[in-house]
Amino acid sequence: MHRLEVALDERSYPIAIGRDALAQSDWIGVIRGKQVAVVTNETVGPLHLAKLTSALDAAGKSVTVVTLPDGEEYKTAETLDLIYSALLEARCDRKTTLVALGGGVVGDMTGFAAATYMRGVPFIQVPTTLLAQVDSSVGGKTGINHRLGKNMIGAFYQPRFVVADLATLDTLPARELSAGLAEVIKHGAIVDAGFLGWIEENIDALVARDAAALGHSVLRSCEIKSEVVAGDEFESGRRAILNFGHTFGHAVEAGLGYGVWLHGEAVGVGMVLAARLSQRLGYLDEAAVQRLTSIIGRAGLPTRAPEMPVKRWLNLMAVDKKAEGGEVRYILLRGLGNAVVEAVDEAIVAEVLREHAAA
Ligand SMILES: NC(=O)c1ccc[n+]([C@@H]2O[C@H](COP(=O)([O-])OP(=O)(O)OC[C@H]3O[C@@H](n4cnc5c(N)ncnc54)[C@H](O)[C@@H]3O)[C@@H](O)[C@H]2O)c1
Ligand SMILES: O=C(O)C(=O)C[C@@H](O)[C@H](O)[C@H](O)COP(=O)(O)O
Ligand SMILES: [Zn+2]
Repeated sequence: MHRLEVALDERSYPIAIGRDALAQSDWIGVIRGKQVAVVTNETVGPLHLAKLTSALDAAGKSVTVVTLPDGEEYKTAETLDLIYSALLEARCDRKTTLVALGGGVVGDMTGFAAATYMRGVPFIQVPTTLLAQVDSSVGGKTGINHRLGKNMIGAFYQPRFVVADLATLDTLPARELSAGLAEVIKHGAIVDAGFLGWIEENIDALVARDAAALGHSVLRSCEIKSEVVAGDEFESGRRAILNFGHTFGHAVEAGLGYGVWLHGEAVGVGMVLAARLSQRLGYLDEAAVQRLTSIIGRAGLPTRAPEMPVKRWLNLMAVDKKAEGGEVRYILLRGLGNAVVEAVDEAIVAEVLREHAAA
């Protein structure tokens, strides 16, 4: 088992990564009170809840289970209210710890419920998708979607522990595994050309769920994400590079309707478009764009953007949280492994969209 630390002073916390991390790590030790509320969904609960609740029962905890409907389209205020209601009905007090058992949707919503229930209770992330293990469970971005934009309502709120039990990935559908690989590729593309090269060499093994390859992809991704988050917890600057591919990707998710394309799929084509934009600005050569596109395709992800009118693309992207004074800022690559954040003239973005994504 591997153990990392997200270094955030008094908000620091461990990440345990391993095939049996739920049984082998000391995550239950960080729970102070007796009451625990596990939030999961109707798909993950039947597969992985028993292992979690039996460990909590053995530790003498009193457990309430909250089961949510499954899907990105349920990452809403209405679903959040289901969590609050269940916590209130079970008389959960301020010492109650919430545990998120599931993918990024459950994790983001449970984190936001923890940030806001009685003005803040502790929470633990037990991510069960590759995407959640390599990305969403780490870093403290929590929240819900709004009809007009992704993750528009939320809070930065760090978990007390992240338990990435690699055995939970055994039940993950292939399409979801590919979606997780998008964020792994992102981590290489933004800061570590060597890791991107490793992904390229091992992409078939990753898709085939080779245990050693998957374990390394989770570990290296968590190292990269932890380092970036530790340097800029609230995204005042450098953390924005973790948003590579997301300005375009979030437009795909909101534009087509939440859940039509998976987050990872939208980020995959978003990275292709951001690479094309980087090329148009003279920052990336054709060979590098093709290399990145090929890795994304070999991961089982779409590489062609859905077609939408350019005006629609631009309107959807105008609400991006990185925009400042009405100017949308993009994450661009000045070479593979070197991301920068810059405002780009809308006419240039429109040109790239017309060529690669327009209806
Ligand atoms: N907070 C962050 O930093 C951050 C980072 C990246 C993504 N996100 C968010 O995360 C969400 C995407 O997360 P996701 O890709 O995990 O999607 P998800 O949470 O919808 O999970 C994907 C699907 O896999 C199922 N599932 C989960 N674990 C399983 C398992 N072990 N076996 C079988 N099925 C399983 C889920 O029920 C769901 O149907 C998006 O809302 C995205 O915005 C947040
Ligand atoms: O942790 C971050 O910072 C990220 O940007 C990680 C992204 O992969 C993730 O999708 C995040 O939820 C996007 O955040 P948002 O602020 O653009 O909504
Ligand atoms: Zn993401």
